[in-house]
Amino acid sequence: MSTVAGTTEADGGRGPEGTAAPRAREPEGRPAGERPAAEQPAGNAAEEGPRAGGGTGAGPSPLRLLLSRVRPHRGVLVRAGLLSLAGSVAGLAMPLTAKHAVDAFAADRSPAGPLLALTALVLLGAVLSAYGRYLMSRTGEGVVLRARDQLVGRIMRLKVPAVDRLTPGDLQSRVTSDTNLLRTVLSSGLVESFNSVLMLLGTIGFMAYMDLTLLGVTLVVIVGIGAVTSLLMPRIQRAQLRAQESVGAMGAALDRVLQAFRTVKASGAEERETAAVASAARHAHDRGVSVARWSSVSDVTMAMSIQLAFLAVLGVGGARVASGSLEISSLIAFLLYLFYLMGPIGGLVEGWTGLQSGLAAVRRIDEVESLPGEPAAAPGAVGRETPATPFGVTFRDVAFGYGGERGPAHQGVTFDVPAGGLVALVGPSGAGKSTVFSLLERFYDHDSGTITVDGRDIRDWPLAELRGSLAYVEQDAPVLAGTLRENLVFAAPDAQEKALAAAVARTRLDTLVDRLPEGLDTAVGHRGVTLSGGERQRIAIARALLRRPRLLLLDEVTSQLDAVNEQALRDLILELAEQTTVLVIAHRLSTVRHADRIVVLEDGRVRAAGTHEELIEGDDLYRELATTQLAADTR
Ligand SMILES: Nc1ncnc2c1ncn2[C@@H]1O[C@H](COP(=O)(O)OP(=O)(O)OP(=O)(O)O)[C@@H](O)[C@H]1O
Repeated sequence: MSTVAGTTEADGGRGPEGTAAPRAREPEGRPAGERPAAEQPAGNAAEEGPRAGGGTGAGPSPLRLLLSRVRPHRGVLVRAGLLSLAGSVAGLAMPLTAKHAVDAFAADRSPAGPLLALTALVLLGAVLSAYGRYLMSRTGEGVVLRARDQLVGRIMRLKVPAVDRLTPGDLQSRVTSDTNLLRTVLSSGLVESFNSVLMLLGTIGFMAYMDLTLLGVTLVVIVGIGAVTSLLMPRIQRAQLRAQESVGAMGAALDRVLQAFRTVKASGAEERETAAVASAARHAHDRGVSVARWSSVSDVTMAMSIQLAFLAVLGVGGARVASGSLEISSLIAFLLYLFYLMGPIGGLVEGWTGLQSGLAAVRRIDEVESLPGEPAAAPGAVGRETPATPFGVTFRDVAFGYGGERGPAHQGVTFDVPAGGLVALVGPSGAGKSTVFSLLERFYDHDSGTITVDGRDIRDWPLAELRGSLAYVEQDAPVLAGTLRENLVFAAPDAQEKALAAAVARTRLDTLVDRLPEGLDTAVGHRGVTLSGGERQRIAIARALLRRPRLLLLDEVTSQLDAVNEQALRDLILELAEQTTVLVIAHRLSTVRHADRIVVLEDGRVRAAGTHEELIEGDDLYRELATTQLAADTR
């Protein structure tokens, strides 16, 4: 037996400091276990660290990020803006036409000419405007689609620790509602604002043509009130961001319940959880009300500024008409233009609000996009017809911690897995067994020590190639929504029908396939047939087999199987170990007693390694685990 005494001694010297201290020096905000791209060794050059210039911190401003999303569409947006502007311009001529009509009536002439010309202008404007709006909406849809594609692609490539920090509900709200807001910012934020500015200038031009004094009075009132209103803008901006954040938090609260729906019911916790989601909803409501409060104040103030300007113009203009220095028709036209100002000013306020919600959305989208990512996903289509040479694995003095309060999960772990054959990891709960698999799949990067796979440092492996050579059956054996066939070929989409049938037979899934109404094409998982834990485990194993891996990682794959299926799977594992390397984690020692080598982990350290007989003889913990289990099995 080879008890790994040296490992324990080495740990003693390093202890928790060996791992915890360097982690404490990690810059704030960087999740544990991640190193910036600059610190990555050459083999990892393809991996992405936090994207330079994320939306948070020192990166480009949200406005620049927003404009960069819109830039590819600027040609069509300008066209759309000009078309809808053309529609509005017809309106600008109306007060002037009204003046000419009044003058014509006063001089006993027919106003038919100007009225007909205006009617034609209005009809043409309506057609152009409708087409402009359609173009704008279509472009908006394109921007949203692109943003969603990009964001979902990014999420798929995020590193596991980055995803650990986000909740699915919050992520969903970023993919669905935040990207949706980009459409609003495009139409009301950019195009409407652009139109409003042009309309504003046009209206002011016509007003200047009518009377400069009255224009001066108007501008003093409106600009004065506008300056006061602008003080509210930062408040609205903050309220908008908080409102969007609280929608994400509400999604996260709901997600928590849905993830553990049966447990919630079985625990009689429906009311408590309903209250928790309701509280998040109330929070979102309060923040929505806060946005509404400040926005309505700013909207009303702008409307009020026009009304006050109207009164001032009426007073000054009336006096000038009385003194004979202004025609009554000019005063009427001026007052009409004054009300026309409402449109572009309202458009600017709306555009500004739309821009703020768009900026908040861009900030939230960019937060996800600037999280550390991996290179492109591993190719799924492995499906080799013949297994390639098996991989050996070594762990040398490996230290790793997930971060947080809990301390290191591995403290100087050292063991060997020879190429080909069966090696088992055993030990009490929390000893660090599953962490070995997470490090081998490089879901996390170890902090120190060396891991080699097939003789090559794991950090030097191109990630896609490494993962493409492994197959990993998780403890929970999740089944994806889809058909049974889709689930089986998930990791090897090009697998042949013959290989699929063989994997089904080897994992004793054929009885399940016969029982299902549409056989392999029956929908399973969410909204499909509900499967038992044992069936899910066997599906996960068949999926792994189809991949024909060079290293097969099995985490607790027999825990939910009945005695017959467990025996069959044990035989299958031994058979597989003749073709490839199988590393298995099992609490049930019956699964591992025939392993070529068993590694006993405890508190993140390897305490012993050897065959079943050697460990029964020489390791107290293993003997205790074996005896307790034997007693439980015979009870
Ligand atoms: N994603 C994670 N984030 C933070 N801590 C984690 C994470 N996964 C595991 N841990 C912690 O790391 C330690 C080792 O966990 P690991 O899952 O490797 O143990 P294990 O031996 O496989 O346990 P079990 O037999 O119960 O599955 C535990 O203290 C665990 O709580």
